[in-house]
Order: sequence, then structure tokens, then C-alpha cells
Amino acid sequence: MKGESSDLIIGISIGVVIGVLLAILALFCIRYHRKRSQIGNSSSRRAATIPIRTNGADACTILSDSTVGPDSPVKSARNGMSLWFDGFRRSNVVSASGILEYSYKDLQKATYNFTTLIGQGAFGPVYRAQMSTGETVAVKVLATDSKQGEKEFHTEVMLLGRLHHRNLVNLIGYCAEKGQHMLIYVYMSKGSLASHLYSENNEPLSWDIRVHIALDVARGLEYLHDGAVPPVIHRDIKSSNILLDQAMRARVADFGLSREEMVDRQAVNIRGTYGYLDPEYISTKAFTKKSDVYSFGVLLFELIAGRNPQQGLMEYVELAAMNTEGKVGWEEIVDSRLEGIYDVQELNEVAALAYKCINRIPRKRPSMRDIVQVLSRILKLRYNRNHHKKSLSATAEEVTIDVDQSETKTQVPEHRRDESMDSSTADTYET
Ligand SMILES: Nc1ncnc2c1ncn2[C@@H]1O[C@H](COP(=O)(O)OP(=O)(O)OP(=O)(O)O)[C@@H](O)[C@H]1O
Repeated sequence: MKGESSDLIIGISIGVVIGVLLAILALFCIRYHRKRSQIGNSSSRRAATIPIRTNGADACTILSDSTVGPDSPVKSARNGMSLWFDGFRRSNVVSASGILEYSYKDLQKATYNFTTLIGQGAFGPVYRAQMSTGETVAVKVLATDSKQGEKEFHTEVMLLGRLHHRNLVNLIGYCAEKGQHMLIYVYMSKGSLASHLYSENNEPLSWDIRVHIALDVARGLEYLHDGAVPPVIHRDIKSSNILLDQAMRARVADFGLSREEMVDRQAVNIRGTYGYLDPEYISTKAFTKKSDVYSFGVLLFELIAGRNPQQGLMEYVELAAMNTEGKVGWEEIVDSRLEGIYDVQELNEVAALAYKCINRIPRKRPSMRDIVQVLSRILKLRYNRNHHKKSLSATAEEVTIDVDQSETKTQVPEHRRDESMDSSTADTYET
């Protein structure tokens, strides 16, 4: 009897344990499926609203390149399971625009109570944040007393949530809590292009890297102009808005900003930064893609000359252009920090392109697509040249090795060496 009742107790206990386990498993499955459908909804919403053109070879390439990058939120949305765990770990929410909403508490912790300042922009401070997931991000805190900042916050969140490209500083999240508005971006560990061009703390950028940076920026802008529907005009291309990652690849930052930066306090509605502004825009107040192209041209000259546009770069360029007729002889404006180490042909090609970008007549300026093509061609030629040089030196090396080997093979005993040399000399004279 006693044995029967203990069997019963054991049976009930096993049943209860199995039941609890099944309940946990069911809960797990329900939560997983709910998350998946949430992601599905957000993806389909994204697909319905993302203003990204999918026609055209370039657009497709851009889109696929940009969505598989290590820091693209789209990547996590694709992998439902990993996002589920991410969401669990971060306790962040996927927002309506498909980007993450971070909690104030998490950001406060990740920035050591907002002490990890990395810079100060027109809208407020930028902090480096070390998230508990191990990722490092940049947190831009919008100044609370700025009405424009508020407007900008909404513009940026809506716009940037839809734009992703490997040459853009992608927005990965935001925080709107405790009366604070914050934008969370991909962290760019090497800082701004301006800091590399002008700060003595950084090594001078080599010519090779400068051309790569120019192409990266051009690709980012090409995406904004021709990849996004409706197109996005940056309006504030300048070296402090170009950020560099660990591998010195460049990305365009601060796009989608509605900031009104007064160039001249009298001239209402003029946006942008003095030194980079399209003169046509200043006179007509109409900002077009070609105004971005003008600013990009200034940026190219900045890369060439290592001079700040706010300190007379363009006057310097115009003086040089008198001698070059826009085509050759741009060596006289080259950054002295390059110490003469650059390819003259490349330099003249890049400068000629830059000169076209700053043409007073906007329609005579190339499009960003044309610019990408020119810069890609320059880099392709460089690659072919280097490749050719390498194969030549490899051939030379092979010849040397062959000669060495043949010498080894035909090595003659010490006592016969003079004889052999004599005969070869004789041959030479004969022919
Ligand atoms: N994603 C980021 N990663 C690393 N550093 C960043 C990032 N975003 C901004 N910074 C740094 O923070 C500083 C301020 O950037 P912010 O974009 O707010 O202003 P800015 O572009 O320098 O000036 P302005 O607001 O006048 O355009 C810059 O020095 C920049 O180098």
C-alpha cells in the first residue's frame, strides 16, 4: 500500500514537471512567433514606405551592399531569432520606422551618465556609448532648449529610419524620454575628415586614402540623390560632416537635417556652411542636387589642398585655375603635408573634376552619378597600374631567380671559371 502511494506521488511529480516544462516551451514559442510577426509587419511597413529605388543596376547594388553591413539594423530585422534575443538583451523596442528605440536608462548607463563626450555640434553634445551588448554607438543629444532641434529630431528619425547605405552614418536608434531627444548612430572611431586634414594630432592622410574617401563620399551622395525616392539633398556637405571608420572608409553624416545655419544674419532661410555654399543658391535661394555637387567640389579641393574653405581655399583655387585652365598643372595647390607623394595624373584628374563641380552654372556641373564614375575609373586605373607593376616586378623576380638558377646550374669548377667567362665575353663581342 505504502509502495503504491509512493509510486503515485512519483508519477504525479513527474507529470507536474513535464507539464511545467511544456508550459515554458509553449510560452517561448508564442513569444518567438509574436516577435517574428512584429518584425514581419515592420519589414512590410518598411518595404511599403522605404523610399528606395530598386530599379537600375546601381541602385540594387547599393541597396544590397548597404543592408548587409555589420551595423545595419536591417540585418538584425532579417534574422528574426537574433533580433528576438537582441531585443531581450537590450530591452529596446523596434519603432514604427523600423529602427530601435533605446531606453534613457540604458543610454545613461552606456555613457557613464553622459560623461563620454566626443564632440559638440550645433544641436548639442555627442557621446560615445558602450552598450551592454558590446556594441559601441554614438549618441547625439539634442539640446532641450532648441525648437529647431525638436523639429530636426522628428525629421531625422522619420527620414533616417528609411535610409541605409554603407557610405552614410546610419541612424540605428533613438530615444525620446524624460523630455530628452537623442539620436543613436553607428560609431565612427576615426572621427571626422576635418580632424584628419587639420589636426596636428593626426598623421597626414596619404593621397591614396584621400581619393578613396572622395569616392566613398560620392557614393553616399549618389545614393541620396539617385537611390532614394524622393531624393534627399544633403545641404551641408563639409569635411566635419564626413566621418571615418576604423578602416578609414568614409561615410556622410548629418543628412536630413533641417537646421538653419545662418550664413548671414540678414539672409533668412540660407542653410549650409560658409565656404561650401553654392553661389547660385545664395542668389536664388533654390537648393538643388547641383548645390550638393558644388559643396562636394569644394570638399575635393579641400582634400587636394588640405586647406579650409573658410580660410580662403576657393580664392587660392581660382588663382591656380588661371594657370591651369581647369585641366592640368594643379600641383601648385597640393597639400604640403603630402610631401610630394602623389600621382600627378590622378591629382590633375581629381582637380579637373572638382573644378567642374564648382562651375558657376549648375547645369554644367556633373551629377553625383557622373562623379562616381570618374572617381571609380581613376581608382580602377590605379589598381591596373599597380597590378601591372606587381606583375612586372614578379616577372623581373622570376627572371632574376631563373638567372640565379641557371648560374647555379652552369656553375663551373673554380679552376675553369676564367675560361668560361672568357668564352662568354668572346660571344658578346662576336655578336
Ligand atoms: N557617429 C559618430 N561617430 C563618431 N563621432 C561622431 C559621430 N557623430 C558625430 N561625431 C563627432 O561629434 C562631433 C559633433 O558632431 P555633430 O554632427 O553634432 O556636429 P558637427 O558636424 O561637428 O557640427 P555641425 O553640427 O555644426 O554640423 C564631431 O566632432 C564628430 O566628429
